[in-house]
Amino acid sequence: MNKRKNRQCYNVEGTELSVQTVHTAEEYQCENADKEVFSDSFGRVNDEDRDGQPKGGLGGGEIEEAHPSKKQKAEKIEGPGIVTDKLFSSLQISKPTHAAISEIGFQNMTQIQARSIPHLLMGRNVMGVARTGSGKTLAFLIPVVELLYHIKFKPRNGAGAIIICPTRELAIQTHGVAKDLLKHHSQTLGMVTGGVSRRKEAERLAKGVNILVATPGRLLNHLLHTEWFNYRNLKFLIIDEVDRIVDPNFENEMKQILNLLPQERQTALFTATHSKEVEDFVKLSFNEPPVYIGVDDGRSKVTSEGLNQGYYLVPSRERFLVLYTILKNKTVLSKKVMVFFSSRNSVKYHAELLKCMCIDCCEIYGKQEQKKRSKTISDFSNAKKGVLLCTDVAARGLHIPAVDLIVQYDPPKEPNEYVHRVGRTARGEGVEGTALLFLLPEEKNFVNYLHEANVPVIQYNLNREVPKLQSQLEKLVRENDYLHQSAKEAYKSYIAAYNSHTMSEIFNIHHLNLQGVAASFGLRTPPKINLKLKSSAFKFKKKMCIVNGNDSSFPKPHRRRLGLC
Ligand SMILES: Nc1ncnc2c1ncn2[C@@H]1O[C@H](COP(=O)(O)OP(=O)(O)OP(=O)(O)O)[C@@H](O)[C@H]1O
Repeated sequence: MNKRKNRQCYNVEGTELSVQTVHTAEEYQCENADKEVFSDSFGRVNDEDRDGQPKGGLGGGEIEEAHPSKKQKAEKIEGPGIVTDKLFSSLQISKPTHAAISEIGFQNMTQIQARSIPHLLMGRNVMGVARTGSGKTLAFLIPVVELLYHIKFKPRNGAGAIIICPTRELAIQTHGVAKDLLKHHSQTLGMVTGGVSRRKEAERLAKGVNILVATPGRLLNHLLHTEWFNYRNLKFLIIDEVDRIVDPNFENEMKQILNLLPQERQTALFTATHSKEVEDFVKLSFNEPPVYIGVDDGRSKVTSEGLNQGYYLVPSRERFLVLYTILKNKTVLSKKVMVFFSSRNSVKYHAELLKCMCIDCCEIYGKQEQKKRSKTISDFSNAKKGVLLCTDVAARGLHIPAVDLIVQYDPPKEPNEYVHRVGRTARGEGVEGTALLFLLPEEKNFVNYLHEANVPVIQYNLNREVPKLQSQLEKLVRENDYLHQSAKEAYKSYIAAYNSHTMSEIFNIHHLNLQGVAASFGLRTPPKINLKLKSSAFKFKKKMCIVNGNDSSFPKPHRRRLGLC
């Protein structure tokens, strides 16, 4: 894009950004800026697939290795796609299940389905790893439904299968797929998640739920306290998104759950991303090593084929204005976009702010009322376009149809989290999507970690000037008490999240320009914040206090930049 166009686009200084006086959307919009093709409108520097390595390497064999250390060479299926030439009709499964699959509309199995269902039907324990959006849900649900059908499970037998999901939204979605699959079966289905009446769930469990979809905390609660919950006959345990379930937040609950459930059962674990923690969990969960199915092992990238991924290097003070520019892009206005933030306060604030700036959006975060959360996901799923601001509560497993663009405005906790976030787009065979990652220039090293994790992300250049709207942004925030308070809370949460980032060697709070960060929240001065700094600077400060007996020896620039003293 030429310079002249840029100047035309953003010559909007003096425009008031406020609820009442905000101008029409088009007044902030570049007249000519948005004529590029969608996939090229993010300033891709290099369009070529950077991995350049041979594609494929996706096994399609019937027989899998019993353990990663004993991998056998699996039969190859041509191409890097996820759908195989194997038909569901070739599976030895019951008529009611066949009928349900036909009604859902699927004929060919995906890789993970073709490779794991036969083992699961034979009663084997399975550890399945396959990229996001590759059909893992049916891969475990079909064997679950079949098993309970064949052993003629009745409501009075209680829970025959439990499926553990890390988030309520994922549980709701899995429950929905199970419902479709059970359409011609008599087995009962139920769900227990946080955020809804525990008593109603308990009544339902007492009546007999054969297939139970659950989040860990609420499941444990029922296992411990719901008298008539019969889980003694459990035959099958599935843990979906196991790499999230091994998170320390779930550790205690999961240990108790695994201790309470009958040990004589079939177990299957599924995930899109592998980690050392998952391997340790596998060792703990199985006496015998499970059949390991790594659909993408040997593949040169872990993300979907149809995904275009780029990162922008944006200084703190320009971050919001760049986001605003992207969301106001004419092409993007007609797309379905998810924007990830590191905290719920940031989601809430940016939702308010964007609405004030005439960008319609919805929001989802962990502590939101469950009804609102579910409605937001359902509305956004049914929408043709729109913007959803979210925390990582929406990063995993959610299948929201036809999401075009993922923006990671705040950095993910680690490369695996990146993979899950971008996995909300380009789901399924031949589906395309775009993912944009915002990084501060000093965070650029994170890209090396992504490359190491086989994520082919390339640098995009901002192909336009950042609009000169900072003073209007600050005025808008200053003059609206609610927004101002919300901006301060969001700022503090951003700093707190940054300070506790797991990759603190890259996301180092002492490298942050707090003035710039504050500016990105529309604040002229950084609010004071009281953090327990875990970094070397804090240790240094402490040491100096001991040596000198007071705080004053702590280098002044640090004191000022951190706004601590
Ligand atoms: N055999 C199939 N043929 C065509 N589409 C399928 C098939 N199996 C599943 N799908 C569809 O693919 C999409 C993704 O499936 P699913 O949500 O199970 O993916 P996933 O592997 O669990 O993803 P994630 O890792 O993000 O949780 C869904 O819309 C699902 O209906």
